Amino acid sequence: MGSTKPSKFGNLLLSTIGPLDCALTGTAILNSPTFNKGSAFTPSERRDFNLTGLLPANEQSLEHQVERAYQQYLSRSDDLAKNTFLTSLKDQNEVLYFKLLLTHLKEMFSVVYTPTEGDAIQNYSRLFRRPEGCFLDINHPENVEQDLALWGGPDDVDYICVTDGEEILGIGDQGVGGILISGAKLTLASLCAGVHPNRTLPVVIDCGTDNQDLHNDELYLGLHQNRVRGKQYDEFIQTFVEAARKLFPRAYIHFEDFGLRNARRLLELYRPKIACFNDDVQGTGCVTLAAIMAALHASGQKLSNSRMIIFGAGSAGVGIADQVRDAIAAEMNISHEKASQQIWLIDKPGLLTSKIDVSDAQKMYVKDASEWSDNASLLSVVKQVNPNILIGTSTVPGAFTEEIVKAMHENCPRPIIFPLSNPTRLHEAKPADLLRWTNGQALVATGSPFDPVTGPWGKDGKDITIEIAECNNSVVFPGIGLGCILSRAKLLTDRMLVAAVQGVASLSPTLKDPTATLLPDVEEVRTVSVQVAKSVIQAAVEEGVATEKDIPSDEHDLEEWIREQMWNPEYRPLRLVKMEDATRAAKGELGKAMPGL
Ligand SMILES: NC(=O)C1=CN([C@@H]2O[C@H](COP(=O)(O)OP(=O)(O)OC[C@H]3O[C@@H](n4cnc5c(N)ncnc54)[C@H](O)[C@@H]3O)[C@@H](O)[C@H]2O)C=CC1
Ligand SMILES: CC(=O)C(=O)O
Ligand SMILES: [Mg+2]
Repeated sequence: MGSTKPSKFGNLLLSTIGPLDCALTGTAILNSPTFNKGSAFTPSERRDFNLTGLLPANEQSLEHQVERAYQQYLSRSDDLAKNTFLTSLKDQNEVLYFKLLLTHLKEMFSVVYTPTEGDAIQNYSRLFRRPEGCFLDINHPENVEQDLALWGGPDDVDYICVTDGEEILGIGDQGVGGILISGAKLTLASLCAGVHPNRTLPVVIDCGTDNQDLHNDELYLGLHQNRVRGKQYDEFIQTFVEAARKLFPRAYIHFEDFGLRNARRLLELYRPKIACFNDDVQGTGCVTLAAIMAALHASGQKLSNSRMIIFGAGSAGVGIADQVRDAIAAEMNISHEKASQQIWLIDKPGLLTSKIDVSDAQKMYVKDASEWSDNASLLSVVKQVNPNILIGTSTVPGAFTEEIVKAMHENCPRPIIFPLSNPTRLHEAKPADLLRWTNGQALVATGSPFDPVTGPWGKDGKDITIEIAECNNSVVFPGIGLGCILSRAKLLTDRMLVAAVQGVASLSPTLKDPTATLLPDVEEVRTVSVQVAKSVIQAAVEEGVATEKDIPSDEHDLEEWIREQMWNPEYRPLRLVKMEDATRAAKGELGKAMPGL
């Protein structure tokens, strides 16, 4: 049953074809999500692994199992119940879980990710059944190394996703429930980019919570204390990073949903030293720039003439500003300072001017206070600046009002408007409204998925349907991670991020058809990830940060080399090994059982 496709490159470390060593038998194997095949165990496997009598007689294919699981999924009454069903399926049979998701990708993406995963996180302490990652307690730095060591040895982990739960998916401080965002991002890394699920490690750093509702909930599973900040926090993060580097020297570290005070600070501290990535800052910046490039292409506008307003100048907003600023600077061959003059940041106090106390990250975008009234509102800035790009990363629903959008449209025939805040209810505007207010002319992308919008904006007033691109960092982070893992990059450089943007932008449907959606559809995620990984690897080689020796230089070979190392949800034949001869992986002893490499 496992893939029989011959390998062009021989035994690549991460290829997952051929038999899998397993020392578990009987109910132990049925209880292992890595080895379990349920009704798909073959007659000989049933004999060899003591499964006869534990399973009904009829051997079923993976496709049959997908069909059965899908029927069960459909019977769940709402999205949160569907999410819970999928979580327990993942605990039972990982291959089936990922195969089901890949088979119904479009339908299920929003159930395992934003917005429904946000609901699951908010209900974490109520829905909890079993742990699915590594929990690190800020009060016990002395345990960090031993807690991480449960997850394997130096060659066992490729990708760590870590959060401290402070700023989750637009729903704020969720404390220890943040473990689910680490898990969800890693699910997407496997689903979209074929990162081996058993070589990933979700981590939550429980440093308390400032969410009073969680303190008041006696079922809350995390530390009932306020967030630790300052020196103790920084030292704990340092302890975590050092232990992770020591135990898993090849692992790439993805920071997710840290609070505004820490996200960029930690990124800037660790970026020059290790291969790490902040998805909210860099991932969002990359995917948004790719969508902007596509929108400019569709409307015949130029980046060099663009004027962009960002509403909500936090981790995501400033991450986008930086990525766009760098692209303007590169295109026009001007300094970052000069390019930043084309970008206006608005936050709670209004336009960020020299009168306002701003963070280091925001400093470059500050405008001269003498040229602006105090606390200039979004509407007044739109009127004064005449932007062609408006981005929302504020979590303020409805902030892009009809008046603001119409004011923008007055001076810009094809306004580019991206309400990116998640979850769906927090978007700065609904796509249908944006299109209605601009007579179908707005170029729209959103942070969470939205249905297509139909309106009388075709030739002679005919109805046309406009697809809404989902501009979410999920388009790009899996491929960036895959590229870093496969090239064993020492660092993730700016040039590698630019390459990732180009990788996504090259696949925008808008390039072929200016009326098409701005970003590739979710169904294309694997193709997108291969393209992104390829671009990232090539840039890593050029930058001299790739430590993998055997990266093919030929473009086609490189693509095949990448694909061969992507994990696919297919059952591999199992080979029984004796417990005394088995690796820790084959014994299923690690935090997650490892693949039989
Ligand atoms: N589509 C995507 O790929 C991504 C979307 N996001 C979404 O973007 C939003 C922001 O996320 P982060 O940047 O991580 O959070 P953050 O907390 O770092 O930033 C939010 C910013 O909005 C500002 N803000 C709040 N109320 C405001 C108001 N009334 N007027 C102007 N500014 C206001 C805050 O002061 C803060 O600076 C969230 O909804 C998040 O889910 C974040 C990352 C990726
Ligand atoms: C998409 C994402 O990373 C966020 O909303 O935080
Ligand atoms: Mg995030």
